Amino acid sequence: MSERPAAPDAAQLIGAARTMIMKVGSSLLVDRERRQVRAAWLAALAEDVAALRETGKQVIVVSSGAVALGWHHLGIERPTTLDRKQAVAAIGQSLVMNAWRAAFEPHHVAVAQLLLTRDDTGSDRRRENARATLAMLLEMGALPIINENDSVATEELQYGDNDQLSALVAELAGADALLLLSDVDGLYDGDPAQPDARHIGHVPQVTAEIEALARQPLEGSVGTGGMASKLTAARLAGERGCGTILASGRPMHALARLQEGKERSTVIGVSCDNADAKASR
Ligand SMILES: Nc1ncnc2c1ncn2[C@@H]1O[C@H](COP(=O)(O)OP(=O)(O)O)[C@@H](O)[C@H]1O
Ligand SMILES: N[C@@H](CCC(=O)OP(=O)(O)O)C(=O)O
Repeated sequence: MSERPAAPDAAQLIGAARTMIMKVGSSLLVDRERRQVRAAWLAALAEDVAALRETGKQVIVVSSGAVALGWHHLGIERPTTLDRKQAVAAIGQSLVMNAWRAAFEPHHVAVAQLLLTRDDTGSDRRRENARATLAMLLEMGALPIINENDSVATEELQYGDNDQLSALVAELAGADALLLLSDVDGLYDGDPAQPDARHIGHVPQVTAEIEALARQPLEGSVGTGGMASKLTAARLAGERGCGTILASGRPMHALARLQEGKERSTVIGVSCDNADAKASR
């Protein structure tokens, strides 16, 4: 009887990738109680990213947090209308970049801010410009930190959330791995807060059945889009040959722990054969 190939895991996918997009959600970057950046946690993540870059891999970060940091900074109620979100994002975005800059300073890595709207990936000319700038930044050894340009993105120009923006950036950069770090360690077949929900380690392809597992975001969560948008992003990335990892960024050194196989995650859009072939390249 032939042995069934092992399901691909996060360590394998990261190990085989040449270019990885790492998305950090608001719920990770921002401490809701203290209403500020989780600086010690971010410093540990930056150490992991710096170490990964040292192995010759290219890393691009997509970071949320502008809206959450903006409203926390002002000490106001969470904005619900687009115009209020746009205004607080303008305040929060400088705090987002400041946090990343401080985290990478000890590693002598220059961070570069790129703010994109749907227009930038919708038009050929602007997409080529964004692609060329990203390539140049990577060549210069800088670390691109991308967010949606919330302050100018009206409904028609919005990606909606950074999960889908990450998938578009993966396409722009020709990335082979998309790591979506969130507050949950992957996809569950039910409400992850319930003890009977089962963790799903490998999803070869995002089908309608898989999409139906995504539940509505919880009331009061700082994130946008919830699991549904992560699955859409994984599907988009998969269509372009880029595998996705859904993982929790909660632990200190979350990235290093994933690379060491110490954390569970959900790997999407990579078949067993595909993972074997990539790993042996
Ligand atoms: N089937 C599911 N499996 C895992 N998490 C789910 C599922 N359905 C909904 N979720 C929710 O998705 C949330 C993550 O999305 P979100 O809050 O937008 O995070 P982020 O800010 O990191 O983008 C989790 O906290 C979890 O409650
Ligand atoms: N561009 C927005 C992020 C929107 C978003 O996707 O948030 P999240 O679900 O926390 O990744 C911001 O910076 O606040």
